[in-house]
Amino acid sequence: MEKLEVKSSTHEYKIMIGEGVRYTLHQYLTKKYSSILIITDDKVAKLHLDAVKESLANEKVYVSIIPAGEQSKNIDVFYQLHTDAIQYGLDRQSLVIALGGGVVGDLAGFVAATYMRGIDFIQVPTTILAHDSSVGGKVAINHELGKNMIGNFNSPVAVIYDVETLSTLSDIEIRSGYAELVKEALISNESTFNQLMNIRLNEISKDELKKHLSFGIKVKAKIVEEDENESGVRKYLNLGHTLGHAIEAELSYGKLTHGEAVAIGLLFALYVSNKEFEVDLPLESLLTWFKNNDYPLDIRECTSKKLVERMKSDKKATNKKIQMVLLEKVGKPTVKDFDDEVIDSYLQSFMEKVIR
Ligand SMILES: NC(=O)c1ccc[n+]([C@@H]2O[C@H](COP(=O)([O-])OP(=O)(O)OC[C@H]3O[C@@H](n4cnc5c(N)ncnc54)[C@H](O)[C@@H]3O)[C@@H](O)[C@H]2O)c1
Ligand SMILES: O=C(O)C(=O)C[C@@H](O)[C@H](O)[C@H](O)COP(=O)(O)O
Ligand SMILES: [Zn+2]
Repeated sequence: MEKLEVKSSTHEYKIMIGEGVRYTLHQYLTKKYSSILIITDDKVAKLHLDAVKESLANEKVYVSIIPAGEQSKNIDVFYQLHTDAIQYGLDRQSLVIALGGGVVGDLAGFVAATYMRGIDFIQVPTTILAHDSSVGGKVAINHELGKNMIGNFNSPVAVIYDVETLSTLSDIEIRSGYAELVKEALISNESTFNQLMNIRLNEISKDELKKHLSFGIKVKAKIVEEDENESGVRKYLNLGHTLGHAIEAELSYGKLTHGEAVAIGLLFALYVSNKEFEVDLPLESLLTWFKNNDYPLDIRECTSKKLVERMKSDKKATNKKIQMVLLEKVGKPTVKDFDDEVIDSYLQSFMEKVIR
């Protein structure tokens, strides 16, 4: 079992990473709660809800199950979860447990942040991608016009990561999660990036996976401790997301997974970095790695004009200037503002020449 600690502006919380920790969840309740609401999705409920409920056998537990997938991260599901919480009689001494991937984590975390102006919540991530979403306290729902547009910073009181749950993930979800791990390597560590470029996702061992998750969580934890509210270095965690989020919204959420959209965004960030800084980042190696691991790279149904419009309302933008995270070299991220026309021209040539 690996134990890490993260300091947020309001409290310090533990991240427990290990096999079978979902069976001992009760040990990590930091106080006696009046009741507990487990929020999960219908896929995860079938696989992992019983174990979590068993471990909370001595608590007053309620469950709300949402439909699996990105489209649930919306205002209607958010409102329904508040209705559930009121009807179950949750009070200010209640706890929310987010059992699932990043969708459940972001949504349940935002419900916890807003219910009666805020109650405690615990993240119990069940996807590879959620090594990223469960740490750092960004909680949100999507708006039709933009990804994660309605949200807050609200750190969990604990993160209980049972890596055993990851054995039921589909290939799509494995590749989605690895896109964020590649991102973390690109912004921090060239040798980890090179190691990742030498693996095949359908051949990863459990030990390799644990090593990668631990790496990703440490990168994330260090950054969010330094800049929780994203006024500086936290922006680096958004590498690949300016375009990635635009693609997700343009495709009405769920056609590509978050990680798949970020993967395309990472390629674009490397492409623009090469042009802007006249450097030779490993764009070709990354493209080959994505192709070898079956990442979908076809976004022909999106036009560069519409994507640029979406990028202008990204959260990093000020006065509609598009801000992108770029790399001067692997491990050296930076941010740069652009006029629309420049990004439009880069995006057109990227779509024609790189991912065609
Ligand atoms: N808050 C943050 O810092 C942050 C960081 C990264 C991503 N995100 C958000 O996270 C979301 C993506 O998260 P995700 O990829 O985990 O998506 P997800 O929660 O939709 O999970 C992906 C799919 O895997 C299924 N699943 C979950 N656990 C499973 C398991 N153990 N076995 C089998 N199937 C399982 C789910 O039911 C779903 O169908 C996006 O909304 C993204 O914006 C947030
Ligand atoms: O934690 C962060 O900060 C990140 O940027 C991590 C991203 O992987 C994540 O997708 C995040 O939700 C994006 O944040 P947003 O502020 O651009 O919505
Ligand atoms: Zn992300």
